[in-house]
Order: sequence, then C-alpha cells, then structure tokens
Amino acid sequence: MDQYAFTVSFVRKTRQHQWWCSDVTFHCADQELCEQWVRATNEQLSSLTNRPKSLLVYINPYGGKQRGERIYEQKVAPVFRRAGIFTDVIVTERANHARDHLKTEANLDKYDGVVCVGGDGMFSELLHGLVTRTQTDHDVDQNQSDAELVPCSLRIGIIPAGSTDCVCFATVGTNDPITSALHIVVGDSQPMDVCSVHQKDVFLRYSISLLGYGFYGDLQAESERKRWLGPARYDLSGIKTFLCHNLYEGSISFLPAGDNVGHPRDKQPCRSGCRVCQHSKDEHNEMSGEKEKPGDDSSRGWKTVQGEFIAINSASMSCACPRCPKGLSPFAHLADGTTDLILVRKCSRLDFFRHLLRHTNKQDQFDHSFVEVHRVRKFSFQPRRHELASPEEQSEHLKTTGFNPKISAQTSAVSSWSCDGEILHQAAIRVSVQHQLIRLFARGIEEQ
Ligand SMILES: CCCCCCCCCCCCC/C=C/[C@@H](O)[C@H](CO)NC(=O)CCCCCCCCCCCCCCC
Ligand SMILES: Nc1ncnc2c1ncn2[C@@H]1O[C@H](COP(=O)(O)OP(=O)(O)OP(=O)(O)O)[C@@H](O)[C@H]1O
Ligand SMILES: [Ca+2]
Repeated sequence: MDQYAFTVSFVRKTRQHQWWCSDVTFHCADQELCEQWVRATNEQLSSLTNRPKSLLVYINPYGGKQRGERIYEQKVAPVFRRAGIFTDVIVTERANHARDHLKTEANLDKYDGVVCVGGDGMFSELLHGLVTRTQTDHDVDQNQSDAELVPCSLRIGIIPAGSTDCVCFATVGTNDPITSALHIVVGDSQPMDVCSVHQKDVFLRYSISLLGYGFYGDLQAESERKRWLGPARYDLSGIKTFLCHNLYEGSISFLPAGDNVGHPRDKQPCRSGCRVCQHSKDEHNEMSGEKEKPGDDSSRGWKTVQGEFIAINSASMSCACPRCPKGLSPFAHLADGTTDLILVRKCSRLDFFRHLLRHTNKQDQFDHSFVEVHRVRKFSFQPRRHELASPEEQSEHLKTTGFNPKISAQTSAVSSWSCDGEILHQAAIRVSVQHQLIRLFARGIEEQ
C-alpha cells in the first residue's frame, strides 16, 4: 500500500508578517507515479529563476546578544539545506572583515546573493563591500559625488541577529531569522535606495536608513563608549543625550523631490509592490539630466534653511524597528529615490520630549511648530563655525537661553553624524540619494 511517499516543504504565513516552514507528505502506492510527481515538482522548482542556488554567508559572532552563529546553525542552515541551496559560510574575525572580503577577494561569480547574520552594522559592511566592488569592476570613481553609480547585481539577505535590525524590520515587517531565511529561499527581491555621503569630492560612506546630526549623532557617539552594555546602551545613551539637550547651528540646502513621490505626511506607507516606488523610476530619469550644485538658491529648485537645531535627520526609509514600530518617518519609501529630511529646531526639553514620545503613539511626530519635514533628493549641511567665544559669553548664553552651546575657547559647536549607526566625524557633508542601487531578498511589508 503506502510504500512510496514524498514530502513537500512550503511557506505558511502566521501572524505579524512571520513566516513558517511546514511540510506535507504525499503517500502513493505506485512507485512510477511517485517518481513522476517528484520529477515534475523538481522541474517546476528549477524553472523558478528568481530563487538563489548558491549563497555567500557572513556571520558576526559578536553582534547583538552574540547569538549569530547559533541562530544560523539552528534556524537558518536547515531551511537552506531543505531548499537545496549551496552555501559558503564565513564567521568574521574582526570588524570590516566581511566588507574587505567582498571588496577585493570574494569570487562573486559563484553566488546568486550574499547574506549577513548580524545587525545593521553588519548589513552596512555588506552594503559597502558590494557597492564598492561593483563600482571598481565598472571603473566608476566613488569620490565623484555626481558619478552615476552602477547597481549591484547580487541581492543581499539579512538574517537579523543584532541590536536594532532596523533594515530587516523595515523591509520584512518583523525580526525573525526563519522568516528572513524563507524570503531568501523563495527569491524575493526588494530594490532599495542608498544615500552616498561626501565631503567635497571625497567619498565618506553610504547610508540606507538614518543619517542623524545633533541628537542621533551625539547618541551614537555616546553609545559607542558603552558597547559592552549590549543593546541597552542605546536607551542609556538616549537618556543622557536627551538631558544634555545640545543645540547646533548650521545651514541646510536641499533639492525637494517632485510631487509624484508624495509627501512625508501623506499617510501613504510603503507596502509590498508600492506604486510610488515603481513610478519613481520615470521621474528619476527625467531628473538625472539636471546637475545642480547645492548652496546656491538661484539654481532652480534648491532651498536653504538656517538656524539652531536639536536634530537634523535624514530617513531614507521608515527606520521602523521594535523600539519604534512606526519609524522615524512612517511614510518614507524604500525605493522612491528620496529621503525624508526632518529638522527639529530649538525647543524646550519638554517639547522635544513630546516630539520623541509621539514616535511611540498614534500622534503625528511632525505636527509641532519646531519640526519641519521635506522629501528631498539631495541635501548638504554646513555647520556654523563660531567665533572664538570667551568664557563670559558662554555662561551668558547659558543663563539667557538655558542651552549649553558647547563652545569652548578653541572649538566650535559641532556635532557628528550617525550614519546607519556608524559615526562620521565630518560635519559638513553632501548627501545624494542613489535610486534603487541595491536589492534585498525581501518584498517590503505586506498589507495584513
Ligand atoms: C520617550 C520615549 C522616546 C522614544 C523615542 C523613540 C525614538 C526612537 C527612534 C529610533 C530610530 C532608530 C533608527 C535606526 C537607526 C539605525 O540606522 C541605527 C543602526 O542600527 N540604530 C541606531 O542608531 C539606534 C538608535 C537608537 C535610538 C534610541 C533612542 C532612545 C531615545 C530615548 C530618549 C529618552 C528620553 C528620556 C527622557 C527622560
Ligand atoms: N568578528 C568581529 N569582531 C568584532 N567586530 C565585528 C566582527 N564582525 C563584525 N564586527 C562589527 O561589529 C559591529 C556590530 O555588529 P552588528 O551590526 O552585527 O551588531 P549590533 O551592533 O549589535 O547591531 P546593530 O548594528 O543593529 O546595533 C559592526 O559594526 C561590525 O563591523
Ligand atoms: Ca526612500
């Protein structure tokens, strides 16, 4: 009777964007029929060209709660094995190991994708390695801020095992290693914008989530000193930075995006198969003919704002993470060629607290007189260099304004940028959104 059988594994969607791998076994009395089914099923599967057959995996053994290797071995490797995916696995031995290996050594012809097991820092390593490698292979000079960058052909998979995992959360809707492994197995593809950051004509870094000056820059610098604390370092540094309430002067010039990509407050979230992102390709092609320089309001489109700021944030995607489920800019898009520039001007501690609190409830965090938000394609920032202030002037400033202007006789009041969780010590930067430069093994957040 039931002498012959074969088992098919399939994806089952459970709750909250989580996927699970289930099995169903078919029994059959006839050997020939059973083999026919297995052959036909395998033929169908091998005709799905989106599915990766071979992957290069980098594991950070020290990310997040240091569970990267275990998560991979126990949860991910079995899923890849069942899908018949070949893997080469590298457990990193130092910071930037994965980036450097991708940049120069890895034989990328062998693979259909690269995968990181770790947090946003580890993802950033793969992003830098892969983008730089692609430009080198095509003789593109990354130092030229107006160079047309070549999109990467390999997709990147993220198995979340870090402290924040914001890129994974904002592209999948959950931080679950098995769900991410299944998005890789079925060969999903999500294009993503990447911001390039330059100082004059020197390339500094790429960013895919948050570029933050002032509050997030200071918070990041503080949390680097507390790395030993693990994920809790962000909360403690957040409280400390909040209490310091530093204020920074400067001027921001930006090139607003056209109307076709919506507005940061239009309540149109980016979801799987997003129309805004799909249509943005056309507008992008129209725009790319114009090469305008920032800082000159006479060049069409550019705007400049000046003042004293608590925070200057550029969110290229929502930046949703478990700590902040709707994100820094809830209606930002993953692949529309723009970033949402959020300017938080001088305000009281209480008002800034109210603004932060609105990240965690239903109220609009942009609905404050001291907050403005613009959807932009490019921007540049120039900190205001202070004249050397005497100690008397400084204490006078503190008395009259209640702010610590962070001026010493020698230094100027500048913060640093947090770039996807890495510190950038240059304050004066130029940022340009590179439309759909990379692709992830993801499909965006699905409507529930
Ligand atoms: C009053 C409640 C306030 C809740 C405010 C929530 C706002 C949180 C916004 C989080 C946005 C994360 C964006 C992700 C950026 C990633 O590229 C980067 C790399 O992993 N992660 C971080 O920089 C990690 C950044 C981690 C930021 C933690 C912020 C904690 C703020 C705490 C403020 C406390 C005020 C307390 C007053 C007594
Ligand atoms: N073998 C290693 N030894 C030390 N550092 C490493 C190693 N491999 C990677 N790193 C570095 O560790 C840093 C943190 O890694 P990762 O992003 O995986 O975790 P995390 O910081 O806990 O998470 P998140 O970035 O989400 O906050 C990264 O900047 C990465 O460059
Ligand atoms: Ca975007």
